[in-house]
Amino acid sequence: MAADAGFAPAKVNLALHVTGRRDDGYHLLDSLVVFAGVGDRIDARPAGEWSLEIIGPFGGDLAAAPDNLVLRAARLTDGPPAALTLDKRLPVASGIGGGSADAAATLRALHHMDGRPLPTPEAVLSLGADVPVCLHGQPCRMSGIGETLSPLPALPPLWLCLLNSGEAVPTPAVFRALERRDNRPLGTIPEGRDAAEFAAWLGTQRNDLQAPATQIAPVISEALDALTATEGCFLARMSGSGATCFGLYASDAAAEAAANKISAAHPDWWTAAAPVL
Ligand SMILES: C[C@](O)(CO)[C@H](O)COP(=O)(O)OP(=O)(O)OC[C@H]1O[C@@H](n2ccc(N)nc2=O)[C@H](O)[C@@H]1O
Ligand SMILES: Nc1ncnc2c1ncn2[C@@H]1O[C@H](COP(=O)(O)OP(=O)(O)OP(=O)(O)O)[C@@H](O)[C@H]1O
Repeated sequence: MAADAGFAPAKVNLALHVTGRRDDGYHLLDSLVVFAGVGDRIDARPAGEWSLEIIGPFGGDLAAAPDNLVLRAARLTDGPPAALTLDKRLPVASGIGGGSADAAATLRALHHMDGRPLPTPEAVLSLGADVPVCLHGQPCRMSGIGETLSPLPALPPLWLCLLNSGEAVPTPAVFRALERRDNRPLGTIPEGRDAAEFAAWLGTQRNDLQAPATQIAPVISEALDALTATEGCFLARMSGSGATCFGLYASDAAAEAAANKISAAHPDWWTAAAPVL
């Protein structure tokens, strides 16, 4: 892990059930979370003062301002300043935890740089509900508002085709548009199944944010249809609060072929084929 401390993998909610709402307005979730072998990258080097440089294909969509999650995460740590570089490869505000993944990778990169302690789970939750799971970095079941993480049975090898049309969908607007907030939790997660059987079970679960996100960004339906039409796609679903959607496959070749097919038809859409880590 140490050599790859700065890797900020995309977070994918294979299922996401909204089961309630707290008095402060945050929603209670029950989600099966995995990470993909595609992501942003944080580099940290000792320096006389804090700085942040942003590069990469989506770097232009973000400012290196003090409220960038990279700098907010860095300020939670107890240690000397560093020069930070964010290589932004994931689309911004897209339901795959880009900002949360960057925050977690910043904490890991600074810890790797000089051994400063990682902040507590309570402290990182203040950066965003997805930051604890991104710091954990392992497939897990996530509940509460994002702070309760429990281990999963081993999953079969799976590959993803990730797809984003470029429309940013703000998370608060999607939660506001939810019709029901008291949905059933996840069912029992099956053990020892192959990819097809696991995906068939996953198909009986949901992303409760998919319908409200699709109302805000109807292109999500088009993305799901495009994934469903690819060969070997077991399941097509939206991740998080959208708009990124994923297709699930049993091989690297099938996920790659899906990404190639979709990017030929929609050259302006972001696509990536990647393993579930
Ligand atoms: C939808 C998920 O992506 C699922 O993994 C996450 O719960 C969202 O995590 P995040 O982007 O880190 O969210 P935050 O930055 O903490 O919250 C953004 C906004 O989403 C809403 N929000 C978020 C998480 C949660 N459990 N309930 C909520 O109602 C709140 O309106 C909040 O103001
Ligand atoms: N380093 C960063 N990367 C991405 N977004 C950032 C970053 N810092 C601040 N932000 C802000 O955070 C907001 C959410 O971006 P992010 O990419 O984390 O959303 P998301 O993919 O929908 O996350 P989630 O799946 O956790 O809901 C954006 O509006 C963006 O302006």
